[in-house]
Amino acid sequence: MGKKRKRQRPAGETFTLVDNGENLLEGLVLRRDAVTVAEEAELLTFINDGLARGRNGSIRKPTYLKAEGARSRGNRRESLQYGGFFDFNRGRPGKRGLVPPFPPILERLVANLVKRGFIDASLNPDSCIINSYAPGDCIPPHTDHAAYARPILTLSLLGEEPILVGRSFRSTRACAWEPIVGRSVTLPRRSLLLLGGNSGSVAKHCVSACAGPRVSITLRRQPPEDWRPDASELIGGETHKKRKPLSGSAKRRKKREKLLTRRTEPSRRT
Ligand SMILES: O=C(O)CCC(=O)C(=O)O
Ligand SMILES: [Fe+2]
Repeated sequence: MGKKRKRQRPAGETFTLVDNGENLLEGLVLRRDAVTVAEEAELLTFINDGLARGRNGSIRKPTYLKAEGARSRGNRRESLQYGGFFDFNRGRPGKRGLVPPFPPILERLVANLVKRGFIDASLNPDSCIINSYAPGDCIPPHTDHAAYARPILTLSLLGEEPILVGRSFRSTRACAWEPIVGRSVTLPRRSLLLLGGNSGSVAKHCVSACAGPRVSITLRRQPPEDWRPDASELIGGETHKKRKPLSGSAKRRKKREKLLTRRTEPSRRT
């Protein structure tokens, strides 16, 4: 008597893409309405303030970063980091203590996602990258570093853009890709995407040049404090390899892409 019935949430959308006899998208789950309209507005106020302070120099590197130009390996967007530092140059978790701890608004976000049944309490994400994409900005194909617990979470705010998830992609122009083996998943505003299982560990993901502004909050649990990168990552590892010199045709393509980018990229300096 008087037992409160827990409201059952729909399980979320799942995906299948069989590749080499296995479901490459196993563990990929899209949950709509993970935060309310009011919570989205509150998060965006916090993020816009952080970005403005990053641009005027009162929040510094590496908490605020702006990726653009030739050295950013096709990345283009602004980001803010809290909790754990992700070293973009090396593509792996970086030194602890370099970025501020989670502010209360991010603590509340995680608590709400647990309370609403979107994530397990045991996941306990303690690091966050906020990516702010202006129209034309992108994140190239990658698999998040294996040292982060799965699932990786990404909450979409402000705009609706597709994420591509798959094994291989082809570059169609600067900052844009299409799946060869993979698929496009539209991420509605306020939705949470869980990249678990094969989708988070075998597949790669990317967001091509955005049609409009979009903000994402990526939440991950850091490796334990005594974690150290593999020897293979320190010398000659995948993420740290010296880049091969470009061939003549690759050089010409890069030059064309650069010209195209210059012509199409809106000026974002304020
Ligand atoms: O913007 C997104 O939803 C993806 C971000 C992402 O893949 C990352 O930060 O590793
Ligand atoms: Fe990612």
